[in-house]
Amino acid sequence: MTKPAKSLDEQTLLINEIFYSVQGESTYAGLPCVFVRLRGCHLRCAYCDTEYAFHEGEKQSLQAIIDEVESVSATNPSPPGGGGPRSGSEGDVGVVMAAGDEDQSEPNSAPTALTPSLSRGERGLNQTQSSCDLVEITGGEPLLQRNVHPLMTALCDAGKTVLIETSGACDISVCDPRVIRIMDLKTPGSGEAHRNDWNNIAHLNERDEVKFVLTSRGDYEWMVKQLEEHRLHERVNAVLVSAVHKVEPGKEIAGCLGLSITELAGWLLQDRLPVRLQTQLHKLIWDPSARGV
Ligand SMILES: Nc1nc2[nH]cc(C(=O)O)c2c(=O)[nH]1
Ligand code: SF4
Ligand SMILES: [Mg+2]
Repeated sequence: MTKPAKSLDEQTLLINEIFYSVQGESTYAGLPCVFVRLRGCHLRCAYCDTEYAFHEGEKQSLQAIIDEVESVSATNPSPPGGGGPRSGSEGDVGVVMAAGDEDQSEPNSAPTALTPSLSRGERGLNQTQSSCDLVEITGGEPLLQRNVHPLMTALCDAGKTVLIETSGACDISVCDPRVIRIMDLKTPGSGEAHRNDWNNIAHLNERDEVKFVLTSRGDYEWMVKQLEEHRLHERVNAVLVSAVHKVEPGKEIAGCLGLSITELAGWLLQDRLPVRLQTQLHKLIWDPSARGV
């Protein structure tokens, strides 16, 4: 006799953080997005910026996660404050909130230069949507926990556009077909290239995206070889390329000096590669070490 399927209340995941922010990467960059960061990763990339997700995080039921995904954007329409502006910036995000202006729902408050005159519903193009319809599942490595699959299916069923950010070291073929997979191919400079699951290439489709994070010219040449060999740009929506932030000699992380984005841009222009150069937008907006943004 087969066991009855477990309910969303009975199934759990180890969650590091859930937050609402501006999507900083991929072709969805710039859009409002809810992030669900899962705990744990079996890789140790030289440049990892989310080591805090390796061991920090609590168990949550899938239903509690879905409820939080619904509530973080609905109850927090203002930009995330946790990180504060990027240090050294003026914090000039264009909209200034005066003290006491936090509650924009008050119907009789007279609009001033500092208070938007339209309500959130009036501003939104989708006026029936009170929460955000773009959700990214990230980590860590989110595919390490098998209950990520019923979570993604439930989010798709609820009408969300679901992105998953994965290292490329786990099988992506088992994801709900509605999920858009943003898959890293780990370069030699990451120290984890031997973990790439090359069977994943055959499962990529025209909605997915492939990402290369480059640490050096050697990584760049390795990427060109993979593009040629696997015709990646013909398989997916976009091939994304970014440079690990360059540091001064002596400040290397695990021997990784990083790569100048200016230098990388020059190579891409020279070689006319069919790839999309990326920065991490959220690290330009907020402090690069801030969490929850
Ligand atoms: N704003 C924002 N955008 C992101 N895109 C991918 C992220 C990740 O950590 O996987 C990320 C993140 O941590 N924050
Ligand atoms: S796969 Fe991602 S989370 Fe894991 S070590 Fe590499 S960069 Fe960090
Ligand atoms: Mg990140």
